[in-house]
Amino acid sequence: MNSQWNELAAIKRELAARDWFPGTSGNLSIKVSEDPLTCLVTVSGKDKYKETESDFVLVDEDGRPLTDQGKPSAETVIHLEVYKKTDAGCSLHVHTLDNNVISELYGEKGSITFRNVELIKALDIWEEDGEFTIPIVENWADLPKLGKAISEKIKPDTKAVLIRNHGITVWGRNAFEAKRHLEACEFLFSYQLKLLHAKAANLKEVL
Ligand SMILES: CSC[C@@H](O)[C@@H](O)C(=O)COP(=O)(O)O
Ligand SMILES: [Zn+2]
Repeated sequence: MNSQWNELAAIKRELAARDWFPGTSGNLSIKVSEDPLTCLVTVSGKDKYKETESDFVLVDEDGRPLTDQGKPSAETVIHLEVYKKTDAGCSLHVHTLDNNVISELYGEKGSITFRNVELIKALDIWEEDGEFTIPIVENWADLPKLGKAISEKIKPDTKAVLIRNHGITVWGRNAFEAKRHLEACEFLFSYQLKLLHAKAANLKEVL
């Protein structure tokens, strides 16, 4: 469990450096065993910019703590749904301004699709006309219901789900891949927002 702890701590440090944990938001997990399913998950309500010896707690497949660092993330159920539904080894959840605004702009549509942007390759989409879709679910306060809503949106090629006006949950087979997917998603959100602004301002006309 030591190596998974260190891997998750390193990711947490890097996401903190990007300022992706405002107001104690966000939670991270890494799978420790497959059968029975256990994972390390961030302790609930902590300031994720700080590093302590009780940052992560080991939980079982029902989210029950197996170690005594504290209360597991309120959103542990989402991480567990991801592990149960995919081959993920690491799952990351962050709230950023860009992912919140995108989730609201495209919330009614129920998804956002990116094509013709180089960075979708970071999500393993290499075809000439490839596209990358992120489903968007409502932000149900009932967390098991939210977990189920997310699980239902996960298809074999899904790598992330947006929660409306809340944040993103993104995963990968390992920590390196999960972080690459998260960085790519956030790049795409920022790109899309800038593009929409530029179009709204008719910026092409002033060239
Ligand atoms: C403080 S706002 C964020 C929370 O409501 C929640 O969405 C979140 O991401 C963090 O919850 P946590 O229980 O600390 O894992
Ligand atoms: Zn959250």
